[in-house]
Amino acid sequence: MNLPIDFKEKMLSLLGDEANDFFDSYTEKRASGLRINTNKLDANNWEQISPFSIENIPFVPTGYYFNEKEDQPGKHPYHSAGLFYIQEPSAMFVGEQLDVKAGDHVLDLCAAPGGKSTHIATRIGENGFLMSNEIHPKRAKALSENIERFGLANTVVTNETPERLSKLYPNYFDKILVDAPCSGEGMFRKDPEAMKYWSQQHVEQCANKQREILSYAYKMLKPGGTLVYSTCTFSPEENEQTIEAFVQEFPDMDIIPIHHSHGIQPGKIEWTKNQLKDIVHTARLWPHRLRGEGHFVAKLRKQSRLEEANESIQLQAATKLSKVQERDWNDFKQNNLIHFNTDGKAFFVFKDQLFLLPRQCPQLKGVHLVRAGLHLGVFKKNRFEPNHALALALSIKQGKHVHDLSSKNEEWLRYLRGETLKTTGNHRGWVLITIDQFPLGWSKEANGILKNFYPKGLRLLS
Ligand SMILES: C[S@@+](CC[C@H](N)C(=O)[O-])C[C@H]1O[C@@H](n2cnc3c(N)ncnc32)[C@H](O)[C@@H]1O
Repeated sequence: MNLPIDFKEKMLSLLGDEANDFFDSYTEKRASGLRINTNKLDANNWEQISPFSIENIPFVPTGYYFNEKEDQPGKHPYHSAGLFYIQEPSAMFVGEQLDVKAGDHVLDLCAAPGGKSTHIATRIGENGFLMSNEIHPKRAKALSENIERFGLANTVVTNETPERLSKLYPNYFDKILVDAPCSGEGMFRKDPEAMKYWSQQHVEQCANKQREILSYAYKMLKPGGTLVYSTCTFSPEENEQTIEAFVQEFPDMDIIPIHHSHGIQPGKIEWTKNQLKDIVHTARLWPHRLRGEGHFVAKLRKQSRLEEANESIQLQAATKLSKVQERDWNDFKQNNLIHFNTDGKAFFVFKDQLFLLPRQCPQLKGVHLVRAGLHLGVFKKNRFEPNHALALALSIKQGKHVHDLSSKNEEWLRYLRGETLKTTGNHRGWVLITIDQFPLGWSKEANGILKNFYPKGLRLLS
């Protein structure tokens, strides 16, 4: 691999004796990983049913290496059913560090395509709230699709600038992740095109942008709250020095120790401008020291103050359904769902689309929304049609009428291609299609035929 010359020289001067091992890692095979969706299954279940040859990732309990030459997990129906997310192994370490717990209010500020959001959202439970934000509209759409695929009901997807959000949610979030845009030096092996954009000037531009984003994140973090900052690049300017500048600007931010094991290294004091000692608490994942492309991770806490967290942000008010809407939704629910609990959650109607907001969802007025929680479906004339997102958020036990496909039988391929299926049943109406008991989408049965409602944009072409 022809690394940019200036990059090579810079890494040589930074790494000294270690530089050759670092350069050699670019000639080795890249490690591929997947992380399971713990809302759908646990590690034991997964290890029993995994159709791929997998190996545990030592620094992520729910992460596995797979062999790209042998398996293509992205083409398996378990992927379409949201059982796992294909994610670069060292990137998985980031989600682990935010220490989210059930009920937390979390902001993922730079979230697309959703690797870390899908990780965090499965940890905060039914009562937690995740705002998954992406500044670029196209990337926000891809993010929203991954949130849907994972069946997440506690997440709102937004398309905003950090600056605008900081005005709306001061001192609000318990946890914030800034997985910052960066010069991507850890992406060279996966995407050699990324090397074309590398220059020292670009590194410095990224560092400036990161500092700006962090200052907005600071405004939104509750006193006592935790912030995790990460990049997939190696330059000290975007890592140690960005954190150094951040704690200098905001002295009430303390760097919290990250546990270094399995080849994970501390951040380097000598790479800061003023020998910041606490930088050793940050983490560096190097491609020549573990099986992953590389990351930098820092964890910080905002000191508690007498001034309490912002209590003035109200909860998002529910949209009151019209009599007809209420009737159509309730008819659908009664005829098709079992134990689908909406207690304590608010409906949100946008045009004719019905969403179920996460519990404790803050006021969303003025925010550009891409997904207002769980998309339940659409009101049509005198009936309610369920959305694909609802199917993926259910368990098989919640479907009244179910048609289970087997991953051993290629009927699933026909379903994902959008073809009709046959059934011996005599039901008329909505049927939840599952794959080995995991929901995959909707179909509508009439006269022994299952009409396909798998979304057109997701269908397999061959
Ligand atoms: C490293 S990627 C995020 C990856 C994501 N967290 C994941 O795990 O899938 C950084 C993201 O920051 C977004 N971004 C770029 N400029 C930004 C800005 N000025 N403010 C906030 N986000 C920005 C990019 O569009 C990109 O999606």
